[in-house]
Amino acid sequence: MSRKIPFLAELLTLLALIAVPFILPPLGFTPATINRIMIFGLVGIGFDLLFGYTGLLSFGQSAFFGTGGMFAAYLLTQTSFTNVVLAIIFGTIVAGVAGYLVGMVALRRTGIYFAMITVAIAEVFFFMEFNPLAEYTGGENGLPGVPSASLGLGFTTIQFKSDLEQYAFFAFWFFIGLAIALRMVRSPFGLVMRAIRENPDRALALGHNIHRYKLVVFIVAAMYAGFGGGLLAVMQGFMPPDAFMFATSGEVVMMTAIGGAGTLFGPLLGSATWLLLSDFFQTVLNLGATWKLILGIVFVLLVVFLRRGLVGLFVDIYHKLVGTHKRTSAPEPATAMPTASTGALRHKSTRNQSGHIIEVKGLTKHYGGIAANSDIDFAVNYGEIRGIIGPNGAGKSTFFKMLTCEVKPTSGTIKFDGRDITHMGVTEACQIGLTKSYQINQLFERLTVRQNLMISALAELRGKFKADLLKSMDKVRGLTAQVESTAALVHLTHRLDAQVADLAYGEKRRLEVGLALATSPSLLLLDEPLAGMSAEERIETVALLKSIAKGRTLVIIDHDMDSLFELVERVTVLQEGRLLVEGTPDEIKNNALVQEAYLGGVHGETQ
Ligand SMILES: Nc1ncnc2c1ncn2[C@@H]1O[C@H](COP(=O)(O)OP(=O)(O)OP(=O)(O)O)[C@@H](O)[C@H]1O
Repeated sequence: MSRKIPFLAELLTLLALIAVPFILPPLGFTPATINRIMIFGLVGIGFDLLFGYTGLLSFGQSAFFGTGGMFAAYLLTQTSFTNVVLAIIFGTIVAGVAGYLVGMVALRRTGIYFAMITVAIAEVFFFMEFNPLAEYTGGENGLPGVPSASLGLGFTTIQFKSDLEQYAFFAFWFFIGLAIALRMVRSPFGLVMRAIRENPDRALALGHNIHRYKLVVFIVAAMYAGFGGGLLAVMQGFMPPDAFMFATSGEVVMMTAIGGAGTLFGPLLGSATWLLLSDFFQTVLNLGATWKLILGIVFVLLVVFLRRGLVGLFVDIYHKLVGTHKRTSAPEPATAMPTASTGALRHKSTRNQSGHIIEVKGLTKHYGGIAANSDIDFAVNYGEIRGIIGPNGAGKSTFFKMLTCEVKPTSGTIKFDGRDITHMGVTEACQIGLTKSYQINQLFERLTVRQNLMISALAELRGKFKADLLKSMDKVRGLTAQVESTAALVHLTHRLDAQVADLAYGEKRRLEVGLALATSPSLLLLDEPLAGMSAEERIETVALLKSIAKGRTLVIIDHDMDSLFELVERVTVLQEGRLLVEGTPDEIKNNALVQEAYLGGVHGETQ
């Protein structure tokens, strides 16, 4: 891996911001447009953290933009408060509080329902500003008379009045906002944000309390919008009521889409393109009302043909020029797998060391009229390797889902390491040392193998939630060791920097097991770890499972009986949701009931 220059992005941004007043005006940008680009670029950074990094599409940014701006403008025009920067900061805090309250409601739902709630909330704020709160907000007149910013240095006061001074003020705050956001996306918190975007259910199952992460990002995005609102009031000397309009939210979404979501620089490029084009169509081409139509068509074309936005386009051009590819796609070496080293790979300590690590009584799950599991009694000892078999539809996966607390049982109890976990959530279960690898891979596809393993390890090392938004990843103690020893164990050391989407199927299956392992479980459930593998991959994976099993308790579901019987000490057979029989592999192979179940079932694989 090539060594990266620290703070390169910040340095280049600083240079670009210094160059802007010399480059953009000759290209037709007015001072007001340049300042608006800075403001929308900043609001867009907050939105990008929410949408581009965390996958939450919100149309509610206008509510916070208006709230922050209106609060600052109110302080500066209706009270004796005169400190402009402090007023903007107070507006930002109020926007953050509004973000907290809205987030508590909106984040109860996901996807399109979340987006629709934010639309409704933007409309509610717009109505509030115009009607019940008109006395404070000026209603349709807004709040005029907002002073320009100044900086008191004791012996003198700098006024930000001229075009260049105003630009310096806005560019400074844009830079601060960008530097904070860059730090945030490089932090452990930032990696969990991407995990939520890629696969929220897996992030939850790996032990992250994703609701709290989402809420914090929602508040941060609201604060960026609120700060931008305050800057707008200062720039215009007036807080316009239309800041609250839904169109403002729409513009932020469109600017980010044009520039490229998940890049932080995209919103700035997008706002520059959007604002320049709208100026150009209105003032240079004098298109009248048609400018919106033309701009709409340009937007559609840009989004359709530049799927990763302008930033994506520039990155592609850069890679073409220097002859590199963004993705690493090194082929898997045919031989010489690195030797698995379990040295640094820990597992959570248990309260007890002997007896049953897991004990299930009367476990039942009904889906409507279907009894997926009925009255199952089951127990596994500490350090045991147990196999579970059964024909298709026997209820094996449902049983695992209940054991890991992913699905609530209809009745029955589950005890893990001496405590009742029947009503526990999947996140908490993982945090106390119980997790599973999935039958169908549940990976973070657009991230690298290293990032995938880090996401897992972070849940173990930091707990289910930590607001370490500005912490450097290097400061998380034990992270590198945990990631590297897991990668060695699942034979993926040579693929650590490959994107998961580029992995071969067998590699993905091993990473699936690696994700579960990196949480350091004391009881690991493996749901069909050999599914879909070639004969060669199976041999390799069985060897891998043997090395994982040392010092750990495993329960493995698989249809490949030969491999499974080679691995496990005892086997539990399920049929039609019920426990059919339990015994050693030899007893199970020769059991007439089992043979009948399989001959009557789909596989007939016991021979
Ligand atoms: N979410 C669900 N909603 C309704 N029915 C379900 C649901 N999940 C499982 N079932 C039903 O419960 C029964 C058991 O399914 P389950 O997936 O647990 O079986 P399995 O033994 O894991 O099967 P396979 O070996 O094919 O993976 C099936 O009849 C299935 O259709």
